[in-house]
Amino acid sequence: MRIAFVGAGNMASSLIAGMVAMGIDGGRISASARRPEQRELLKSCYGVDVHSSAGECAAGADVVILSVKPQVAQVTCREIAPHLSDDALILSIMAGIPVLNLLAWLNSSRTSARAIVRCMPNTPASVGFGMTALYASAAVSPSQKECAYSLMSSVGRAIWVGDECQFDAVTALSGSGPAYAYLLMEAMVEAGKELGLPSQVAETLTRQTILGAAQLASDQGRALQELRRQVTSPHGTTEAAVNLLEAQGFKSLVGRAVRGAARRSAELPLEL
Ligand SMILES: NC(=O)C1=CN([C@@H]2O[C@H](COP(=O)(O)OP(=O)(O)OC[C@H]3O[C@@H](n4cnc5c(N)ncnc54)[C@H](O)[C@@H]3O)[C@@H](O)[C@H]2O)C=CC1
Ligand SMILES: O=C(O)[C@@H]1CCC=N1
Repeated sequence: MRIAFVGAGNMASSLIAGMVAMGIDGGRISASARRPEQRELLKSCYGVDVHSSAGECAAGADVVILSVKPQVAQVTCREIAPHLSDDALILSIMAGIPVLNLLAWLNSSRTSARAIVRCMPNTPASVGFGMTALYASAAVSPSQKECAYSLMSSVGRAIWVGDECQFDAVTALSGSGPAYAYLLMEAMVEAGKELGLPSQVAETLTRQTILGAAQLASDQGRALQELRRQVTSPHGTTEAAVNLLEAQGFKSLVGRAVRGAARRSAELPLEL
């Protein structure tokens, strides 16, 4: 199976890193990127076959992963359409771009509808801890669904969503989500330093604490509130911090932020 990444920037590189680490041969992967340094990096790190042309990259591939920015989705789809194999499986990781647009830009017709799976991965895929949501369009066969699922499961967890409308919410939660965690960590490091800790110490304490908390939370049998309760001694230190966060509207602020990301995802196709 040949896999082509059309637009190999941050997210595609994370997927390539995760796939190669999981044993997928870099020689079976092709990738297109505009910047020569990025192509050189992908070639030297992962043994990937690199291209400057999106069309050349996609030509003859069994699985084509559309990973350019949404703003250049249309021009890129039109560029690769003549080069695609008839039975190529298209995976789009682009935020906000609906299947209907992709079908039109890829010259898909009622008689030869393209098999398209929308995927929303995230960057922890590079270390095998990704979270990908998938949605299959009508023309995707059961074996193609299996192929998309196993490819994305190779770099973390994957789940199907039954309704494409849910993709804006998925993008806001798990696609963008790693950045929210890093922002929290940045704030914790800053606070640790202000309390007098050396920078290195504040970083180590923060990174390992979030890693440990996430590891505990990965067991869905344990309610998040219960995990929080176990840390929070009555009248203790955690309670002092959590009470302040709640009084200042922490949850509602996060809610507004996540809804803002979902709104932005819904806006993206309107700007094309
Ligand atoms: N960064 C992330 O955490 C995630 C990103 N995504 C989606 O992945 C896509 C890519 O995002 P990033 O990797 O962050 O962006 P990026 O800017 O790092 O990568 C985009 C790549 O596309 C290439 N490119 C640009 N114009 C092109 C064109 N006309 N033809 C061919 N290649 C072209 C660039 O050279 C670059 O290698 C976006 O659609 C985004 O919504 C989805 C999930 C998470
Ligand atoms: O920020 C973005 O638009 C992309 C989609 C999800 C994560 N990064």
